[in-house]
Amino acid sequence: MTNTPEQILNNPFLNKGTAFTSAERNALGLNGMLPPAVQTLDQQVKQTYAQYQSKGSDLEKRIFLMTIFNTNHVLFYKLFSEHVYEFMPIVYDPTIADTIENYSALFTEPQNATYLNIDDPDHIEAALRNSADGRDIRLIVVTDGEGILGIGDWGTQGVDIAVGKLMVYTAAAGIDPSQVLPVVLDVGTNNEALLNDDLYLGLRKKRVYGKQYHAFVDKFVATAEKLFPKLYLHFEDFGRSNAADILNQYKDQITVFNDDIQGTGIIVLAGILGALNISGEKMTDQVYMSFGAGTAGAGITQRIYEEYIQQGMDPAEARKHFYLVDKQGLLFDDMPDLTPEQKPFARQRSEFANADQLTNLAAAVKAVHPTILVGTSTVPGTFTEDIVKEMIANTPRPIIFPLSNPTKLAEAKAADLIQWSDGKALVATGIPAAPVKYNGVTYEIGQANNALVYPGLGLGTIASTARLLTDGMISAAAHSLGGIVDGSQPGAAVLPPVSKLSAFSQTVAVATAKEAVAEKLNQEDIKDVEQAVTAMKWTPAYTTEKAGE
Ligand SMILES: NC(=O)c1ccc[n+]([C@@H]2O[C@H](COP(=O)([O-])OP(=O)(O)OC[C@H]3O[C@@H](n4cnc5c(N)ncnc54)[C@H](O)[C@@H]3O)[C@@H](O)[C@H]2O)c1
Ligand SMILES: O=C(O)C[C@H](O)C(=O)O
Ligand SMILES: [Mn+2]
Repeated sequence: MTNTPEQILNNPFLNKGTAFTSAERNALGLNGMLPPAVQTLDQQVKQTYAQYQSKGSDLEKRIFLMTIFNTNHVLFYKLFSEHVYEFMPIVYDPTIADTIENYSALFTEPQNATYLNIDDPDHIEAALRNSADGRDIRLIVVTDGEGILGIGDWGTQGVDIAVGKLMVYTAAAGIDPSQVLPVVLDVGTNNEALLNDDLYLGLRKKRVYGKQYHAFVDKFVATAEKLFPKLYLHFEDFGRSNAADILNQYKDQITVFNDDIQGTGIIVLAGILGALNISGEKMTDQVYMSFGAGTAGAGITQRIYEEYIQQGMDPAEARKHFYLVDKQGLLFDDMPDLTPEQKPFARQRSEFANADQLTNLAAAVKAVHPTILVGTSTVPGTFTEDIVKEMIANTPRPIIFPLSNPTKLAEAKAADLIQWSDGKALVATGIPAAPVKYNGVTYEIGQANNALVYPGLGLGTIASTARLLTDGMISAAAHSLGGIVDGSQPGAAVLPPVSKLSAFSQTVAVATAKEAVAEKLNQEDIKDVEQAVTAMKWTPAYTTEKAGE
């Protein structure tokens, strides 16, 4: 079907704006619909970047970039790929949190997302078909908006996390933007502010749980799999009571990925391996404490635990190295409200003379002497100077990762951790952190955000046509990030820098795809894994074929 000139200019997949050549303008009926000058993509990028720089706040910058995205995908991704380091905190976390909280008020455009509604399950198929519009969808990021970053339940407004994560997939790993779909499952919200907000664009009802919720998720998954048989299905920011259950339900059947559980597990394992490369210590000598043992906290713990087993430790012995701290304090096996993911790591009270007093992080750190402390609690400022000093007293190079997002929720600031530990702590944060100058050394701070791995993991899984995403592939992805940073340099980061995101996404993709093929998970014949990964990659450039239809 041929598009009208109006449709071409209004379709971000087709539109080239001022870059339409005069031949194209003639052929497509665009004469007189654009200013006479014909620009190159590079000129457009330069001009757009100058406009971007004139914006005052990060939120204005993001809104501006989204208008470019809504107008012209090639231009948006070319611009993004040239400024990955600068744009990541604008397009993605932390600025994305502001657009999620203000989504309804700021709404101008649905950004190619699919909005599914629990009161209308019969239209799931039509909705997915309408938004795919005949495109070959290979990747969906879906959220139900219940556990957005650490800011909680944002109902339909959570759709922006799906949109943002997909943008990072394309910018970092070259996933073709015409093969992706952001989806929000609107099952209501318990956010009173939204329910009372006249502008709220989602379903105005309490969040649905239980049988009806699971039936809705099942129907969505079955329909998406039917319509898009080569799908990689990424779940993002589901609530603590559903996230792990959904992953466990599907992970042995179809290619599914939970970013908060698995993606975060990979990046934290990679960060710990990087830190141990710097300190020269052994993984299996570490004592691990998770502060906040929810979706991410328990997911990371499981991944690190599996690494101990992989390194040859007996499971019962390995478990003794792990301690979870949540709202109740140190988690004990007699507590009535443990989640299934917490239970295997809960301790016995008889291990401690003062077990009943271990009701907060400071007391737990004092009693346990962890060498690794990872924060996924959503409670800011909880990694205090006293706690850091306590760790330093018991281990020479403590590994301390405050990972709660966005910025306002981080358990500590990188600069404080470096200072309180006299430069000894090996630090990574969830959001980007500037290098810290202390006592003549510049400490680079790694970003332990799943965005450093999920694009490569997805690319590798899709390119290898793997029918499942296995623990082996996940482990291979985590290990592939080693060796990029020179750990012998003073102040070296524990993870590779975001500025090299595209390069190491390729590394992660190849490692993941190789493992998939080694495990015989590929559904199509793959002769050369690297070539298969490279062939899958989309680069932002104008093509003549795209212009017409
Ligand atoms: N850096 C990353 O890549 C990354 C990835 C995933 C999640 N996160 C961050 O981790 C945080 C948690 O995310 P989640 O998906 O696991 O959420 P979640 O709701 O599943 O888990 C949060 C946990 O923290 C616990 N908690 C709340 N208050 C506490 C307190 N005062 N003391 C101790 N524990 C407390 C909760 O009971 C819950 O178990 C968020 O801020 C999120 O942004 C970061
Ligand atoms: O979205 C992020 O920045 C990371 C992570 O998935 C989170 O939920 O915080
Ligand atoms: Mn998340």
